[in-house]
Amino acid sequence: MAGNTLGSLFRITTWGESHGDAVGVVIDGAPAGIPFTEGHVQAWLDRRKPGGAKTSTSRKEPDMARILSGTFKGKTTGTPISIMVENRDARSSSYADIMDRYRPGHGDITYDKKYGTRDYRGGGRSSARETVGRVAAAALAHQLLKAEGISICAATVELGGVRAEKREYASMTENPYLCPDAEAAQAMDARVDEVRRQGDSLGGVVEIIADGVPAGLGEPVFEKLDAALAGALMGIGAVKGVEIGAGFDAARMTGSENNDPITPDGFSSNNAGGTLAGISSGAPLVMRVAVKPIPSITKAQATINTKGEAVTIETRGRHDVAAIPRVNVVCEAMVALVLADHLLRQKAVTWNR
Ligand SMILES: Cc1cc2nc3c(=O)[nH]c(=O)nc-3n(C[C@H](O)[C@H](O)[C@H](O)COP(=O)(O)O)c2cc1C
Ligand SMILES: C=C(O[C@@H]1CC(C(=O)O)=C[C@@H](OP(=O)(O)O)[C@H]1O)C(=O)O
Repeated sequence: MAGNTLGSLFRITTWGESHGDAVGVVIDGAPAGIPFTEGHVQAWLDRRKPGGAKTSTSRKEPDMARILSGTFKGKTTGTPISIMVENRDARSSSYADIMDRYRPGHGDITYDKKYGTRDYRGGGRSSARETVGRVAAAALAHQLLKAEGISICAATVELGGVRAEKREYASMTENPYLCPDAEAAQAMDARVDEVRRQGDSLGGVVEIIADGVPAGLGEPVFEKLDAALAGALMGIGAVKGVEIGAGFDAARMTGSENNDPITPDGFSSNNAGGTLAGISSGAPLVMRVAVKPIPSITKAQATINTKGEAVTIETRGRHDVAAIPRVNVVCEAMVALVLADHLLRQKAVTWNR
């Protein structure tokens, strides 16, 4: 698969740069007859768009989705679906400082090394603006999954070193950080204020749970479900680690502690996080991602310019203080895209059952 494409049967290609005319996605391989309108897309894009949360960039993008092809009378037709979202508030002039110097922690230096050229107006395609296309495509993946009784939810379980001890999911949407622990959310808020004043940024941990996933999704060897999920989640900018189930804690357990007992009523624990041998077990899929602090900060940092000379940089432009909570819906999108693809693959395996 080429670098801008994800999936095998449910396949998406995202396109566009942060400061180009528009960003978007082409979805190929979606079955016909799935209810899918701009309203479906908009509901997901509104959760991702900048400008809402306190941690968010002040770039004001309306993020209005236009479906250009592949639907008729509110349903998919089985033909390629193209979705476009215009960039309306790029303000490229404030990015002159990164034209010839590299931001530590961002992709400026590696894009230059790989391509020998770079769209320095914002992060170009390395900007999380590109995730508009992923979230728009995932709106359709979620439609497919919903029809099969699968739902996905991403919660903030750590931000700036403040950990959520509780998992009160009903309270999650009552705070700006999508944290299932109201007390922890307050401490997160204070931490965000403090770090923003310092011209710095924060990272955290997002936990994603997919409920209702049937047993049997995933391939036996190379595209194991856990590998596909980890790859898709790691493919989000700023994600530096992925855990499935007990994850790194499993390394510290004995076999008898880690094995999930199998009973006539199902598994009595879920250290495996819903996959065994790369195939879903029917237990909820549980994943956690480590999200690094936003690289573009106004605090002065040492770097080099395009001539290789040592310089300092105080990054201007409009940036998030933390990718959380906007990254949460992107995590849900990546999981939805992988599951929709594997669901279609599994229908091929079970066609005469
Ligand atoms: C939702 C989201 C928002 C982000 N916002 C910014 C931002 O405003 N400024 C920035 O420099 N990086 C931001 N990032 C992180 C960069 O996109 C990312 O660090 C960069 O592409 C380099 O990739 P890497 O961190 O995976 O190595 C954001 C990431 C996500 C997922
Ligand atoms: C605009 C969005 O977020 C952007 C994500 C981002 C980055 O480097 O990831 C950098 C900033 O934008 P720019 O590309 O203009 O530097 C953020 O504002 C968005 O998500 O829609």
